[in-house]
Amino acid sequence: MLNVLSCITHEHDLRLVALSAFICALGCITTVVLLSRARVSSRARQHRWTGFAAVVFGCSVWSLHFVAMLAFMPGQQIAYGLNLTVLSVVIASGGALAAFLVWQGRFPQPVRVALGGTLLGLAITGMHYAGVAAMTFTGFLIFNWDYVAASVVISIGFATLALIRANLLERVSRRFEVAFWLALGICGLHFTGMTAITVAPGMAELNAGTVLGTTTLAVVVGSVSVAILIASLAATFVEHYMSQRALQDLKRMRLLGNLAQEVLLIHSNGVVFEVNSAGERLFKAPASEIIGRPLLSLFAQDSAPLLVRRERFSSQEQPPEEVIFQAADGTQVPVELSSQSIDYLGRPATAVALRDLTARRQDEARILHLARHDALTNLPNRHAFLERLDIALDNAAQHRERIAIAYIDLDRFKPINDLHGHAAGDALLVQVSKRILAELQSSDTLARIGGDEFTMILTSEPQPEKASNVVARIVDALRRPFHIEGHRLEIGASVGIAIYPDDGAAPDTLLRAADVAMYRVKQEGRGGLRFFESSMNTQLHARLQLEQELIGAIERDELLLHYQPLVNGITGEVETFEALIRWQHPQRGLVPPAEFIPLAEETGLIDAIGRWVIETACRDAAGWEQPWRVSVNVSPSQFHHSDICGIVATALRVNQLDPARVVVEVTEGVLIDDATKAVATLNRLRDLGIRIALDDFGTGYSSLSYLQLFRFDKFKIDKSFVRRLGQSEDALTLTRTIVNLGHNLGLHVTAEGVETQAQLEILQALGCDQIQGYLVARPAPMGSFMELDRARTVAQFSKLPPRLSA
Ligand SMILES: Nc1nc2c(ncn2[C@@H]2O[C@@H]3COP(=O)(O)O[C@H]4[C@@H](O)[C@H](n5cnc6c(=O)[nH]c(N)nc65)O[C@@H]4COP(=O)(O)O[C@H]3[C@H]2O)c(=O)[nH]1
Repeated sequence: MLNVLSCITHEHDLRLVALSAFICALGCITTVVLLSRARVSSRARQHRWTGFAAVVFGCSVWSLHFVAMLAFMPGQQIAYGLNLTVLSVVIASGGALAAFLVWQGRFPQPVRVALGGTLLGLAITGMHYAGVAAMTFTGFLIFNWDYVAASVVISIGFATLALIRANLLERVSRRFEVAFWLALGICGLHFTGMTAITVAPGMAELNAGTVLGTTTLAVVVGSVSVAILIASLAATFVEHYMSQRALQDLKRMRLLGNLAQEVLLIHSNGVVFEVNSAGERLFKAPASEIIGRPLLSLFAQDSAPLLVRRERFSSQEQPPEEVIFQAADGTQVPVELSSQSIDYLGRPATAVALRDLTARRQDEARILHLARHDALTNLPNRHAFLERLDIALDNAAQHRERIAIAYIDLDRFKPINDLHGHAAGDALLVQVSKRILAELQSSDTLARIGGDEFTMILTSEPQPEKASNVVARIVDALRRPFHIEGHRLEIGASVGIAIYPDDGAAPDTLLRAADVAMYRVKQEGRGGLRFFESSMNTQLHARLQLEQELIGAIERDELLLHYQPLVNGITGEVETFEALIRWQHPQRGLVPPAEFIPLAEETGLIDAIGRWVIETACRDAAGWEQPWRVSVNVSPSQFHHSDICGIVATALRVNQLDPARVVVEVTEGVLIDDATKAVATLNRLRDLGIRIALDDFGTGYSSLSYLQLFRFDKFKIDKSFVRRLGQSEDALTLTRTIVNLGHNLGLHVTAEGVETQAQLEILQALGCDQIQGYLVARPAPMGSFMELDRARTVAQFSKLPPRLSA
């Protein structure tokens, strides 16, 4: 280093050294400006600007060299061989061109920089030593090869450094920096190279061919320097002009870009150099933090292969694709990416548009959730339940485990829904689901698959013990009263349970088994749980068969009516005959109504059967020798679904029957189902002139409120109360209360199911108006009552004068 400095200070004219350094610096800055212009130009123009930059650079190196040579050994008379002198400028410019093209090429960054830097360094070196070789003077040159090697290393090193730093030439400070490294490379090489030379006096052979004298050279170098100066001024002017235009274009594009809702990024060779404000919002950081970043760093790692592939085929049209954008704070955002190769401000680049898919994804998730969940309770629906059941069964099969499938049906839900309105019903269902969930573990599944039907998958071991405990707790929980809209509502639950694999392997089989078990609970009086038993299937099949057989029962004339008398509570005189249906089954014999009326209600067959009962009973009554009343049962579903008023009116008209001889018996279920509509229908029936009785009084749970809704002609105390008369003090108190209540409301009271003399006497003492029961007579074909032992019946009663009641 000291030797180099001493070479500069002792062996050179310092004024010319300073001039050479100035020319070199000017040339380097001009080169950098031209290179930066080349970078933002289209491919055709890029080559032109690059060529221009290479020529300016080559001339700068050349000028520096020869001005510095003029400054070297000012005492010596030196001439320069023309050929080598020209060759030296060709080496410098040609080498620089090769270096710049490599650096701008499509190789990976390290390759571009290393290869470009080496070529540029060699161009400077080649020019220098060709220039040295062109020297012609009296003496010899002795080379110190260490310095020669050092000069080569210096030129390649600084040239490479310059190209490394030339990645962001948009910044003015960076341009100066790059120009500085280039100039250092050139000057470093030249003066180290000159230090490597020792001039030995002596007679050397003069170069053959044309030579340039010092004066000629000075003129040429001066001309070249002036040319560099002009090129520099021109480049500065062009740059300024272009920058202004680019700035305006940029402003306009940024304005448009910022108006866009989509994120717009522009990158070149994978480095972002433009982003709009939507991009700042998505990235959650200012543009300054995005610009200069590798494009890939803005996306999740998984998205990198897709981005690389798109970039590779950027010239082809590609459909939008979904990738994951990664914001500055690490949050990942799904985006739809479209990209397009563009010429951005005269520079080849790729425009990337990103559409935030978060809202769309949320909408899709919401729609998917709605499609798989019950909107009211937010529980999985039937579809989702079946999917989960499939998975649960697969798991259970793999691990050889047992799981339980439960079917829950709420008791008394429909009446509550109808009486208190759907809002109350909905609120009740929500509370029900919460109570059930409170008893379940996170691994269990609860779904709502119908109005008041829920299903569960219980996966925790051991089964069936676990299911038994959990379901028992659920039944208890649902038995506790609910408080909704100021009402105290009591429901219950009937639950059937099936166990995998004991009761089946397929989802359908298991669900049906649980359903069958649940149905059994309903049959047994509701409010409890039953595990499936294979015998239940047999019963289910029997029930299905019965249903099939019932369909044609009317046409086959298999239905018939038995009658049971209702006698005066004081005299024992027959007042009314209640029509009670029977099914004369060809194989089963006489089937009681309890076995087929519920089935008929469920299947809708009750409409036809009920019509048949009314028509037959009216026809029978019209033919009786005495004007006894006839009483018919109308079930709730028949009451609501058929035109009961029309049917009764027609039967009365067809049979010329006095309406006062007909009693319609309904249960409070009729009122529960739709009180307003039911009361209207009851009033229309009353308008026909018939009587209306409330059957099974006392078995419901809010009978008193129903009595206020419609003024019945009478009510019938259910046989469950009568049966306990004489056995418990409570039954007596209750029956007395009911009878008094009826009388206070101005109603007649009938006691049904009277089997013993003791019961009769108590009921008589309580003032019951009418008696029905086996004690008087069992239901039987009407013919048998023609010979009814009137004397025996009447003898059981007191001899008080008869009172007519309904
Ligand atoms: N243990 C006992 N039972 C007595 C006594 N006295 C009468 N019974 C029975 O009590 C039931 C009275 O009818 P219900 O309460 O309306 O109860 C009826 C009624 O709800 C329904 N039903 C019968 N016929 C029809 C009909 O034509 N249409 C509709 N919708 N339902 C009917 O089937 C139910 C049962 O009818 P049945 O089996 O005929 O049963 C009859 C009758 O045989 C007694 O002293 N002891």
